[in-house]
Amino acid sequence: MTTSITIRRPDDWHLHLRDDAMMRAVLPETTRHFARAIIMPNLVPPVVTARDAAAYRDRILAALPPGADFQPLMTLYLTEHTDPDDVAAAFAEGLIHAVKLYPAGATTNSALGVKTLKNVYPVLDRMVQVGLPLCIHGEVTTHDVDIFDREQAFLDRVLIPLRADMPALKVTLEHITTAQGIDYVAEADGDIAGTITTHHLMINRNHMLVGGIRPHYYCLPIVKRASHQQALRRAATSGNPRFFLGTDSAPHLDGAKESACGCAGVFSATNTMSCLAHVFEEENALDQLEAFTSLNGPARYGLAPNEDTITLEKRPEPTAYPAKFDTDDGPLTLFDPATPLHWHVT
Ligand SMILES: NC(=O)N[C@@H](CC(=O)O)C(=O)O
Ligand SMILES: [Zn+2]
Ligand SMILES: [Zn+2]
Repeated sequence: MTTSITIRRPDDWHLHLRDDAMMRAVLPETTRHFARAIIMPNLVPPVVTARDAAAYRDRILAALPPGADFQPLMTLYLTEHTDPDDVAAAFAEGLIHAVKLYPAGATTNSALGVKTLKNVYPVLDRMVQVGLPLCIHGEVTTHDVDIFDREQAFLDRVLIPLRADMPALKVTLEHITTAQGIDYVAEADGDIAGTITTHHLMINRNHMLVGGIRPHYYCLPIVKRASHQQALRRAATSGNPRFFLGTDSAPHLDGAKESACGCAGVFSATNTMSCLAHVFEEENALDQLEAFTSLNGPARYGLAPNEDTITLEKRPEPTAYPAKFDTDDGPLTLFDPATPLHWHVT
């Protein structure tokens, strides 16, 4: 039985660091294990221009724990006023690694996102020319579509037509939650990849809703039924280079989560690697963990994998991650994997 594995140091291809007190609290939780992360731009106000991204990157670098070896990979929040020249220049100088499409109203801080996709075609055309990837929160927002069907509807109504118009656009479908999303990314022609979160591999909607409603499992896209969770697990552990880790670690203060109208987002940076080793062992696929966390993502973004390594060890005693963290603004709850974890990062 394997009791220890060493893999190249992982990267996180979808991460929310927020700003100020929250950023100071969560940044060490990521830099402890991860070398790089694609930084989500959905601040208030969002990171829209190259100038915004440079300033945010500098705030992140200034908040790094002493001695941390971590590179934030910045993104821009696409709006209907985004300037194609600004985007292209930011990419050319190495400042940004992706542009993020939030359909307006789809998720946390997406109000300034895109309402009419055709209005951003000039930006997307330029992204095709320079080879800049588009990361997508793939859900429709129309009220006629049930929240559990919004990802699938997005494929049919938005993503497939968009990619027919722009077959050369590099697309990352973020935080895939359905079998339909997995099948699409696995089978579609052209330059497409998908990220999968830690929590969507570990929980399904029963965990969120049976025996009481658990607001800390509420995120978007919402967790689906167990058959979708199984499809995500098969994809993540398959070794298919189109799938890789984007934790979508998305911290919100407890007060905002444990509320009559709670925020969407799961904070999982701290225990993600223990969770993933647990999942991959359950799927008899520990040999595919490195591809998912450390190889497929860099290959997709045209970067070299990290040279250094981390080691995970399976021990009889479970891990003892803190249930909560203190920020200067209040407590923050860590993702509860709903099962003891025995894989320790050494
Ligand atoms: N995933 C979430 O539920 N929330 C994210 C936004 C997002 O990634 O959609 C957040 O910023 O809190
Ligand atoms: Zn999202
Ligand atoms: Zn996210």
